[in-house]
Amino acid sequence: MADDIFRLGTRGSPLALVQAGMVRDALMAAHGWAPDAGGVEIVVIRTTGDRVQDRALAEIGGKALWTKELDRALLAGEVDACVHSMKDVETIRPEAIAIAAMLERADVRDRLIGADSIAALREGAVVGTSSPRRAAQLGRLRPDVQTVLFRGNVDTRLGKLAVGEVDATLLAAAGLDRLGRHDTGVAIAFDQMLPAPAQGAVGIETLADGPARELVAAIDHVDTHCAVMVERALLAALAADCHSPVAALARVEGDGVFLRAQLLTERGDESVEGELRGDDTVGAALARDLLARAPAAVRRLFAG
Ligand SMILES: NCc1[nH]cc(CCC(=O)O)c1CC(=O)O
Repeated sequence: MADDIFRLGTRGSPLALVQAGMVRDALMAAHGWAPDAGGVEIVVIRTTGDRVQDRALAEIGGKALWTKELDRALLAGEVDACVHSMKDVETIRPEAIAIAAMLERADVRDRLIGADSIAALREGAVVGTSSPRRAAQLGRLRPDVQTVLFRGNVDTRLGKLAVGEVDATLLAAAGLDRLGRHDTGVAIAFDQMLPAPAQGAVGIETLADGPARELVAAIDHVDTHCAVMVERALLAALAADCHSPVAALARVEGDGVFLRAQLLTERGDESVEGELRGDDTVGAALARDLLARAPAAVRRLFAG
């Protein structure tokens, strides 16, 4: 660390800044760093994902667009750690980079904004989302509903909804809550809409070798870390990418983990779901089971 200042890299969106602030506060508390003695400096790094707003992420290069510039700064020693929404972090990471810690997971559910429930959406409603998972799950529950591409940060999306570009949208409760929008939208039960793998979890990456890793590990929430790694193992075993409509939620229970997952076709007309209880190998095991039972149209999307 240069000059006893711990430099924390982050994207510059309002949500990213709130999350980076949470990590800064946790680090300061864990290590007793005083606010006036160097402490933690937040370094904002603009990513390609922030710059390109008019196309679906899957179309222009996937989740790496959220991390590439942050990875570069970390590898170059310009920052000591980077903060990410784990949902946006690719399954396969550079070998020199380690997920050193995760904060305690927030509400994992999605919230619907613009209607009181999925059933209450008007016939033929237009719902804005750029998540293949949400579009597929919505199509499965409501084949009459149309989804349209919807990007931009949370405020941008809520603005588009407010001017009537769409009838409704779906956003992660975790992001809304962290932005102080506790009353925005209605939560969808997770047995109706299983969340994205890693939804609601904030992760902190450091170099795999170096002093920052251990400093950051001090704020790790072990159960969150374990659950999210199991969900990521499922993604890896599925060879899923950000085009793949996949939902998963793991929970640590006693000394084991309980994992639920769902794979769908793009419009959700076919799907397969399952659950498995066990140790940290359940991600790969459930992936194998789902692929074996999946209708051909689903399996095709997960061929890697
Ligand atoms: N893909 C964008 C993204 N990445 C993380 C969150 C919300 C916070 C989280 O899930 O941890 C969001 C917005 C959303 O899906 O509503």
